[in-house]
Amino acid sequence: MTRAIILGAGVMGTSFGLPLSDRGMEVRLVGTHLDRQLVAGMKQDGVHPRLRAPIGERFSLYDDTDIERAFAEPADLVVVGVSTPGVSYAIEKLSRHMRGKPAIVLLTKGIAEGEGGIEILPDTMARAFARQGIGHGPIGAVGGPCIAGELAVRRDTTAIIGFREPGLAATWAAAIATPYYTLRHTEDLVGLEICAALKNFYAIGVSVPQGQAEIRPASNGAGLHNATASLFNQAVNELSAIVAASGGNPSTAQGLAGLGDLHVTCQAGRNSRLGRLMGAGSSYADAMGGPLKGETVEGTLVAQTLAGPLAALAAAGRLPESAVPLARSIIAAVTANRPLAPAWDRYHLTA
Ligand SMILES: NC(=O)C1=CN([C@@H]2O[C@H](COP(=O)(O)OP(=O)(O)OC[C@H]3O[C@@H](n4cnc5c(N)ncnc54)[C@H](OP(=O)(O)O)[C@@H]3O)[C@@H](O)[C@H]2O)C=CC1
Ligand SMILES: O=C(CO)COP(=O)(O)O
Repeated sequence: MTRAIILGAGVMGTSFGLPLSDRGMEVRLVGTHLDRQLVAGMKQDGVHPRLRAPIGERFSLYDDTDIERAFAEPADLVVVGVSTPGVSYAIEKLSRHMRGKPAIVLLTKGIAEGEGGIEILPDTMARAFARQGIGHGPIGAVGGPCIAGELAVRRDTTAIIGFREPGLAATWAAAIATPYYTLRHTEDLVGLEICAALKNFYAIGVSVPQGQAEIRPASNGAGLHNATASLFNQAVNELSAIVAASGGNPSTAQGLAGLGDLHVTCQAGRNSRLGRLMGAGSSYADAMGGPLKGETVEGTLVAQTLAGPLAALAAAGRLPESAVPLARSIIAAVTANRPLAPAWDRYHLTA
């Protein structure tokens, strides 16, 4: 039987275990030091306290004090389910406990600053392993639209898995897919990962008109859906340009990894709640310290990381800063706590 170990018992790590379990894999779900209550709750009644949904039949549960036991036998697949701030924790734990050379997939949606541009998290992990002389298997990722609470109750979902190694993404897509969880596959890991992280960031900007509509009601009840659609298109164009400048395939941004995931996040994600609050006049600091306190809103971490890579891409002549006005206004709003308002005159210079 295939064995999968999932590190991180948050909502997405746990939900991803469901198709694995339904496909007959043994699933070892390992909580981080921050997940102890979640693991204790699941041990008590088999229900994830935040998902309010039962875990899979073939799950066994471990908290961080038990991690040695979870990794005692080699796995075929290791899944990283922590959010961006937990990536260094995951690297440290895998460096110490991983046996053999299992395939690793990151669910985590984030980026790091690399030399000359964006570094995708699979490369951050590979670099950390290499620095320590640790041999490892292929490192890939899953991106695309997936609200964890929907997957947790087996609602139809199509996501996308990527590995650079030819054929490997297709193999794992076939091994994981169930009737309710379909996986497309790609070898464009760079495009997939940039889309996964940056759609969170762009969802903040695209959701601004929804907040503006709340505080500026029109006499006839009209919303600001037209403006939202324009910003959505701008976000996808910028995403394509950043992917291309980073060596990925721009068409990845036009698919599920880019516009598909942006749509879901704008409809139901945590990042769009920040955009709506900022559109309604809240500053970044007030929104994060108030209604969103304690929430995982990773687009803000992208905003804090992206200025350097964009400047490097511009300096290398690969992407002029004028090509990404929406990105620049989101970065300014988050890092300098400035109001976030669309600058229409600077958008749509290209189709
Ligand atoms: N690939 C996909 O299909 C999807 C991926 N995602 C991504 O999955 C990741 C997890 O998201 P989600 O499950 O929704 O978020 P949660 O907040 O539910 O879970 C985050 C996990 O990371 C842990 N964590 C956070 N900070 C640290 C830290 N400093 N050290 C160690 N562990 C830490 C959390 O602990 P704690 O218990 O404190 O939260 C928890 O285990 C995100 O990057 C998200 O963007 C989301 C949707 C779909
Ligand atoms: O990544 C997601 C859906 O694919 C979830 O988005 P949020 O992190 O904004 O909730």
